Amino acid sequence: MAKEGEKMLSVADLERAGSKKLPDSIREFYNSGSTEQLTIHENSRAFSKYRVRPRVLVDVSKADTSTNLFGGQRVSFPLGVSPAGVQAMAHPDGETATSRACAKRGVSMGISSFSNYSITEVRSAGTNVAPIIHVMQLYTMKDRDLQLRIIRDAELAGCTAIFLTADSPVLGVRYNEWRNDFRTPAGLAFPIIELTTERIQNQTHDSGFTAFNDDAHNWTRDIPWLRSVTKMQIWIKGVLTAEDTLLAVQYGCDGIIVSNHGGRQLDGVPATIDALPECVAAANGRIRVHVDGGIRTGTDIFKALAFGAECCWVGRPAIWGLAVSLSMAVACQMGSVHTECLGRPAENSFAA
Ligand SMILES: Cc1cc2nc3c(=O)[nH]c(=O)nc-3n(C[C@H](O)[C@H](O)[C@H](O)COP(=O)(O)O)c2cc1C
Ligand SMILES: O=C(O)C(=O)c1ccccc1
Repeated sequence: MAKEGEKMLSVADLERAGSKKLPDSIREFYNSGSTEQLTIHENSRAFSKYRVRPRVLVDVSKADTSTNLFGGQRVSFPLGVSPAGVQAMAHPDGETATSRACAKRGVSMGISSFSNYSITEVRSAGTNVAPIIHVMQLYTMKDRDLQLRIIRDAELAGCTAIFLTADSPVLGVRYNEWRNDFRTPAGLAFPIIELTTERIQNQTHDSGFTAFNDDAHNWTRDIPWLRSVTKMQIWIKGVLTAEDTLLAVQYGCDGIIVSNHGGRQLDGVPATIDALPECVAAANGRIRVHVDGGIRTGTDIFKALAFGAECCWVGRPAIWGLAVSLSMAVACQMGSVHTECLGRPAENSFAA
């Protein structure tokens, strides 16, 4: 285990160091799963059931981890940073720092609809460093005009694909948010959905989400509509079964992300590494299959690729990276006066 000031060698070190910097309610918001925490724990634990069957005396001197994603764009590694909202609670630079780090490391990034920076700000923070793939995460929103504005902004900014989050008709029940009466801190904006904390001040995370997301969403209504309004690729995020993989094929989607939202939505659903094989089999090469949830080591990635995923994504590790980059002075102010933070530009420690 890394002690204070020691080199950080693993994502587990990053988790400990990053978590320590954050006020309790913010740390719990980021780190927690829903209700009994079954799925969040299962996501990580499930990887340890599988063993790698090694072959030896193989020439690895020219091993190359780079690959093409989304039909031809090069990345240095089959890894991306999943869309995760409200990253400015972990560091004032939030999603722009994550974008810089992803570009620096040549991996892709998902932009959450609940980003604290606009699509253009996030994207240009990355492209100023190096070419980078951004995908835009969308919910099935009640306000279709706003949803369309987000789609147009994503197209203009140069996003490659939409990740339509399909596992969140309602927000998962996270006890920590109720116990802590979690609200986003004053001063934080949500420019993509055209809101500020001040305008949603009377809303808990849960009620804010309910007002925003359409729980009447369904394949027939939403996928053809999306297809009719954009040429960006359409990926369904949150698939865990062969049945839904077949529907994604049927509705002409470009890919799926096998995901349980990092164990934050319906608790008790399978670990993603366990759900992956049936989804890969159902896709049968017709659509692409990515996966996220509990991926913390290189061998986790190896196992996911061995089970047929094309690429892995990670959510919380990037947030811990942001938090680690936070100077202690800024960390002490967090939770109350984010706007006055004197953060140095973040080098997201996850990727930098
Ligand atoms: C703090 C936090 C916020 C998240 N926000 C979103 C979001 O806005 N949209 C979304 O589709 N998924 C969201 N996710 C889920 C991630 O995209 C991803 O599926 C999950 O974090 C992967 O699991 P991991 O954190 O174990 O790597 C969020 C996850 C976390 C931890
Ligand atoms: O917390 C989440 O998992 C999530 O998806 C979300 C939803 C709304 C705002 C921020 C994050």
